[in-house]
Formats: sequence, C-alpha cells, structure tokens
Amino acid sequence: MVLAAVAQLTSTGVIADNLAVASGLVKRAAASGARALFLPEATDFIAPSPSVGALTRSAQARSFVPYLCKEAKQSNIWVSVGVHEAPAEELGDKERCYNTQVLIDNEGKVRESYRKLHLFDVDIKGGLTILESNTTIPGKAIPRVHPSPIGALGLQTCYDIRFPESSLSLRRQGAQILTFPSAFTVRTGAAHWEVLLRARALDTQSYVLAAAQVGAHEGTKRVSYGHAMIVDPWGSIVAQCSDMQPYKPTLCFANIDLDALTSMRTEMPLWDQRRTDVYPEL
Ligand SMILES: O=C(O)CNC(=O)[C@H](CS)NC(=O)CCC(=O)C(=O)O
Repeated sequence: MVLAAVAQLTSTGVIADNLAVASGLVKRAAASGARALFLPEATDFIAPSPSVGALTRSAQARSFVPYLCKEAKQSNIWVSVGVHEAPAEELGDKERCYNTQVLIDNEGKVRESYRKLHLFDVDIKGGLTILESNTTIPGKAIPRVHPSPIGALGLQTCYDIRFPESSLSLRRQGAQILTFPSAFTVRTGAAHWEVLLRARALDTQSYVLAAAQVGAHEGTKRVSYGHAMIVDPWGSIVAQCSDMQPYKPTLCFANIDLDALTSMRTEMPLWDQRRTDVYPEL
C-alpha cells in the first residue's frame, strides 16, 4: 500500500505567496511518507476575471510549474497541480488561458498537462453567474492514463466531475485513480460535491482524489467550498480535510490499496456487464 496526500488551501491573487504555500505542502506531504501530492485547481492564483489574462502571462506564472518541479524532485514525490496555462503565442489569444492540471513525477518531469474539457458556464437564478469561458479555452482531449507509484492516474478537473462520460472513458483506458482538483462554489458544493465524488468512485470503481480550494479569496467575491477528500472504490470517504476556521493550508492522507480495488472489480465485474450492444461504449 502507498500513501497519497490531498491538499486544501486558499489561493490569493499573489502568485509568489501561493507558490510558497504549495512548496510547503510538497515538503509536508513527502515528510509524512506520501508518494504523491494532489493540489487544487488554480493553485497558482485566484483573482478577478479582468486580471486573469495578464497574471497568466506574468513572469511569476511562468516560473510556477518549473519551481514545483524542482520541489517535487528534491522531495522525491509526484505532484499534481492546477494552474492557468497560457496558450502558445502563435494562437494569437492574448487574454484567455487553459485551466490545466499538470502532473509532475518524482524526478521533476512534467508527465501530463491536462486541459479542462468542461467549462463552468452557469447562470443560476437568485445568485450564481459564472462564465468560465470568458477567461478560459476548453481542452480538446481526454488525457492518457499515467502509471504512478500510487496507481494508474486519470486526470480530470472540477466541473468535469458532472460529466461521467470522461470518467468512464478514463476507467476504460485503465485508470485506477481519478483526480478532481477543484474550486467548487459553496452553494453547489453543499448540495452536490460529496455525492458527485462518491458517484464517480462507484461508477468507475476507482479511488477519487479531490483537492480543493476553501474559503474566501481575497480581492474577489469568490468563496470556495473546500471539503477536500479521498474516496475509495467502495464509495467510502477515507480522508477529509478539516472544515474548521480559520482555514489553513492542510492535507489529508489515505493508503491506496490496489489489491482491494482489483478484488472489488473482480467480485462486481461492472465492466464485463456493460450492455454495449444496447448503448455506445465510452
Ligand atoms: O480558474 C479559476 O480561477 C478557478 N477555476 C474555477 O474556480 C472553476 C471555473 S470558474 N470552478 C468550477 O469549475 C466550479 C464548479 C462548481 O462549483 C460546480 O460544478 O458546481
């Protein structure tokens, strides 16, 4: 069995501060014996929409992932982190970014940059209006599944969790662990977060690692739901970060038991029982 760590933190608009928090968590996770650490969506910064374009293209943003690569290597731990990724200059998009989950191995190499597929464009009567597509370019591909010391990783991000098709497709590719770095809103989080995480764990028979932003983000109107957690393939919440205030950067840990996962998949062989003669295979 191997230990995984999932983080909960509150990013601000100051990239250097967020990098210091993330680096501290890498060291703490490694010192606790974890082989992989999962940081939330937008760990690099959360800032008002009009400043996202410039912040994404700043020198601090450009050195954010390279710095974490060094930390990962130094601490000999895999790190997943959600960041704003500037598109290639030749695309001519001077404002928008990708919402990207970067997977870094324990030698400091980037194994994957997964660009969030589903953008959070919602207009809920009585309050919540967020148009992620104002600042974000959607990704175009389901990522490969990556072997890692804790198991085969299928990367997804936040709102992607509402679209089971991509999770099922990752499971079919061989994923044993699904990652959902997130920044859920308080209203939707309170109603849906835990149910969604447990549902994806159950319908893919996989571990779900859900790092999360928590609390009020300075200088913005945004407040994140938190409740970072780890769910096992049986749907049990096996670790959860504290919801006690004042919020501090924090970790929760769980052992990943791939033998138990394999037995469960054998005992309840959902993948052999799918009726792909009746509905399409994903
Ligand atoms: O780029 C950033 O600044 C961080 N990104 C986010 O916070 C994203 C897009 S606004 N949030 C979500 O997808 C929340 C989903 C959610 O709350 C739900 O599905 O209910």
